[in-house]
Amino acid sequence: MTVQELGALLDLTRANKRPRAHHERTARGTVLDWLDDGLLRVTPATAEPAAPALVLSAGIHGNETAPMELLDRLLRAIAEDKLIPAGPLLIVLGNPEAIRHGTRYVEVDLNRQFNAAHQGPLAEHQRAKVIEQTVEAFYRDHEQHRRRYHIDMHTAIRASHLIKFALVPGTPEHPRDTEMLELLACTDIEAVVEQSRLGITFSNFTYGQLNAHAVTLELGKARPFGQNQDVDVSALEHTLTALIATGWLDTAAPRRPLRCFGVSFEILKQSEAFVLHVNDDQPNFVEYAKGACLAEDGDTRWITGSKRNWLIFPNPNVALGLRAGIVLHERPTFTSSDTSGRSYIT
Ligand SMILES: O=C(O)CCC(=O)N[C@@H](CCC(=O)O)C(=O)O
Ligand SMILES: [Zn+2]
Repeated sequence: MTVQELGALLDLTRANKRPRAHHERTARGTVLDWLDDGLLRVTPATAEPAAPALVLSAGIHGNETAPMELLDRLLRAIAEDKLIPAGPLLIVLGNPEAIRHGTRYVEVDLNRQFNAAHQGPLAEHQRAKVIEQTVEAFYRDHEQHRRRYHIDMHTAIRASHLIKFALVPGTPEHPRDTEMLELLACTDIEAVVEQSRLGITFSNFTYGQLNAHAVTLELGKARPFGQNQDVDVSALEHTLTALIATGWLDTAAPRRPLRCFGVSFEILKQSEAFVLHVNDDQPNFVEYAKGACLAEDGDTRWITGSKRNWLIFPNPNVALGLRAGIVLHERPTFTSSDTSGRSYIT
């Protein structure tokens, strides 16, 4: 019975409860270990070394509920032996206190506290440190699994012209993670933002510090628990289920082309004089021509420079020093070359 209690990690976390037993085994031998508030490790009875060590996270922002409901379904299926994992899995419900409050964060944005940005006494500073240490230990404990994956799932504040999209970490030396793009091509993600410098988000930490194939997914508009009927995560759920069960992508799943975007610049809120020239109800991925003034902050003006520009995450309410929008340019579309589901594995 208590293995089901661990499988209901989301309920436990929302109720701020500790499980009666921290270590449980299903009838088929899958081990579930409750590590801390919102953190649970799944170890298969017999691990397939070629399967990835997989970190699945949601609730880094406490009001982004559809991805948490998706993780809840996967974990309950594992606890009930309806889904038998081929490799180790770490489930991260990122910000339990914010999840309980139903807010993006409590004191500071948790997704700006990674990669040594968490120097401070606040709850989210401490939580980022716990998450970093837990993920590092998870990958280290499963070193025989050479493929490391991290999928961090979010929903956005605004609606979006391209409804589901991904932000894939990268560096100037390694600007394109084709292994991750192959995975995304198996979902109904429409667009990918290819980052080219390391930031302070969770996926940038796992990519930059722990050599994981990492991604932040935006799966639709953020809504309260139980109101996600319009957030369709079925294609992603299918891909994750196949990945968990076999360690590979579903060879039969259709591969879709991905529109790719590079980051032209980030709009930064530097002072209380900051003004964003964007309506509150404007969706993500509105296109701008060259020369549009998107924001002003004292003497600084944020003006588009490419022929075609797209704006995501416009938000004037961020803390000083943080990003208040990202301006993108389009790159060549990614088309999967993978027909077997395995050809990209080295
Ligand atoms: O809708 C918004 O403005 C923000 C949605 C969200 O939480 N997005 C992530 C993206 C992470 C990244 O930039 O890599 C975030 O802002 O943390
Ligand atoms: Zn988010």
